[in-house]
Amino acid sequence: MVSQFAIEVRNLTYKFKESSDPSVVDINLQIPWNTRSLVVGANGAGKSTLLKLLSGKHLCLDGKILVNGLDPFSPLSMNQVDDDESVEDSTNYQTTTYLGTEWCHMSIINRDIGVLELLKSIGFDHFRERGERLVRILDIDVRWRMHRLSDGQKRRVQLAMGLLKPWRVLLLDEVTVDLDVIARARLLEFLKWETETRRCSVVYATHIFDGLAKWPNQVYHMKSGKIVDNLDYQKDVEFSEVVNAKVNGQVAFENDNNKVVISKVNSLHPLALEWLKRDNQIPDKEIGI
Ligand SMILES: Nc1ncnc2c1ncn2[C@@H]1O[C@H](COP(=O)(O)OP(=O)(O)OP(=O)(O)O)[C@@H](O)[C@H]1O
Repeated sequence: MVSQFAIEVRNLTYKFKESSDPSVVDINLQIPWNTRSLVVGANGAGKSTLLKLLSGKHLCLDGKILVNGLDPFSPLSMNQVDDDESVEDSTNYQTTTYLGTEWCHMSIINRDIGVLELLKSIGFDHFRERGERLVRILDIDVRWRMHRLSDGQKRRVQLAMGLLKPWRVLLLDEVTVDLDVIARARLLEFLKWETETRRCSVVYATHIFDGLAKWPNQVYHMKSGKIVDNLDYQKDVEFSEVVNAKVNGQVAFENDNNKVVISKVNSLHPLALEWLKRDNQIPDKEIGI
């Protein structure tokens, strides 16, 4: 049976052995299919710990986690076949893809190896159409050699590798820091399109909010391991036309209709986007503007 939610979490608390306090405290979540969730919080707020728990990298002992209807720590979760898939289809999907900070340090990305060879070694031929789309979106030249690339180019190849096999749930733990504004915008637009065209959902923890104004369905604010704010983006959020609008000194504030009004801010992001768009003749629709 297809699970009702992409992710369901009940009363989840997690403490590292070495710590005296839990890093994640009594979290409850119900994340539907075909959605994009943002997780916002200060350094140490618990975002990575939560995403790793969802990916099955830490064992949840206190509370319940279901991803695609199954405990992510269970081996069953790896080889799951849904009712709407044949066994053959299931080899073409993985339940969860987690792309996080440790994943960024994989050693292969610094080796003297060609990009095409690298992509082929992880199934490029099998996922040809998707692979070619990712190569195009991330503006990768498959003739590149990995050890001669810039950090951002390496990251683009790495993202194409990580996203090659389709997933049901994508957990992105800030892996876009070294992408230029166009590569990031195209990637976000691709993920938006994915969640709109097949059964999947994305949870993205980030500190970079440029270009995200039209992206999420849900925004979670974590503080000291807890979810302290949870906004349904469509229902709860409104943008102000006024630059640096403030109420009680706040640039995001609640109005009389209980909506969070977000002030327009001065940002160089549109300028960088426009310049790089022009440099590479990128059509607006590819970057969601
Ligand atoms: N391996 C670990 N062992 C012990 N404590 C840890 C470990 N990893 C994280 N923590 C602690 O858990 C808390 C939450 O850390 P976490 O990495 O989840 O935060 P974060 O919100 O992702 O922060 P950042 O924005 O800096 O990535 C922090 O207090 C941190 O010190």
